Amino acid sequence: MANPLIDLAAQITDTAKVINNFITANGYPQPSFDADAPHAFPSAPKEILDARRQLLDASQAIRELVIGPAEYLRWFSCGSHDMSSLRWIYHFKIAEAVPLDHGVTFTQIAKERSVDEDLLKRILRHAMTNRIFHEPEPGLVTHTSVSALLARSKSLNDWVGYTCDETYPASAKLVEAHEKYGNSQKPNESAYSIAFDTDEPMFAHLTKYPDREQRFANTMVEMTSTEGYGVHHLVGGYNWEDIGKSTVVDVGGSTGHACIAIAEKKAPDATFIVQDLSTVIEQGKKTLPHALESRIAFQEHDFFTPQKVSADIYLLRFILHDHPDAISQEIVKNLIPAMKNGSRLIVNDGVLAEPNTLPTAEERISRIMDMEMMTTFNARERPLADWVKLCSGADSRLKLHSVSRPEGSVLSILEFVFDDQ
Ligand SMILES: C[S@@+](CC[C@H](N)C(=O)[O-])C[C@H]1O[C@@H](n2cnc3c(N)ncnc32)[C@H](O)[C@@H]1O
Repeated sequence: MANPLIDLAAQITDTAKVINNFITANGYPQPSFDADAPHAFPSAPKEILDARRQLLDASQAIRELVIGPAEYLRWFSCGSHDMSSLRWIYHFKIAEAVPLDHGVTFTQIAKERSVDEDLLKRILRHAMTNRIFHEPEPGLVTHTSVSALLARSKSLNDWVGYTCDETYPASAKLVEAHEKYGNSQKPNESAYSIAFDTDEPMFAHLTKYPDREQRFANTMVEMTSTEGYGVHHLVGGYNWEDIGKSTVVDVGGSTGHACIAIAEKKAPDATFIVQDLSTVIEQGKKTLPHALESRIAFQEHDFFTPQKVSADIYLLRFILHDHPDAISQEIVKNLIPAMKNGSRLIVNDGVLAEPNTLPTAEERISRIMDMEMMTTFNARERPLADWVKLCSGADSRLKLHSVSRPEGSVLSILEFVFDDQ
């Protein structure tokens, strides 16, 4: 680029116009930082999503070019304070103390939440520079679109709680974990293990803390509600219409959101069994819609033990990336005794693209996820060849039949068929 600022600015104008035309033509509200603003970009066709990706990349690039590398690095390296102020706000439930439709004073918030007013003021004024709360006149605090979501959305609040209370302290121990254990393939030798001083892998450790375990389950629900991780991609991206009266076992299916979505929208004759750890299963039973009780059952099952249900389809959605290779293979191997000729294994997980082949904003999400897996479980995101090696390596009768990535989805759908002939 001969004139990078001008070229990027032109790209920004062009793509912003495309998006603006889409928003006005469809009568959607304009994006804004107001407390009642839309909480997400609307569902849109491919060309609009492409324009959005270009706009995100160009606006990030122009910002970083204008800042310059020294200032960029200097302040980027102070990012821990962003997490720290967010964690404080989450912990002391500050968002819940601010009404959604009018402002309150720092004094009122401090009194209601029993926190020190001086600390509250300083921490909120830092968070405000990240658009978390607003001070329209000195001393008065109102919500922004971002802070309002902390109060409005239980699952997004839980996501923030999980990243603040689990991921943030664990990520500060990544160096210590690698100094001590190197590239360990054991989930209990992770940065999480060091941060929480435990010999257990995270999921086992969380079973001792039902509130944190529940918060993690809600984080999964929230993740599933984001465009890229939406369960609608799994629903629309596979021929569920063709599975007839099949039995589907969702292994590690959490509170059943994937099966509920598939059962509600497709596969009217299929039955589903959601397997997970006991407390998660109990929660799933409580929240299952009545209309689906005859078609969706919940079952406690540890996926490190042999599968007991002989089914037509096994779903591993967002499971194997949580585990190092050898352990992921163990999970797949545990399905084999229950599989019959033609049984299918559907892996709904990220397939890592080659570096620099995706828009930066999109690649960044898969790289964040890879860091998250490394930090918490010593696990990883995988490219396609590694997925095939993992599943067909667990049992050579598992053959890759199809791979697809629905438009807008971060996760791919890998279909393996058990061929026992
Ligand atoms: C990352 S979440 C994925 C949940 C769900 N499949 C989805 O797509 O949202 C991993 C799930 O595996 C469950 N889990 C962890 N260890 C397990 C085990 N040993 N046996 C069965 N489920 C387990 C967790 O409780 C959690 O619900």
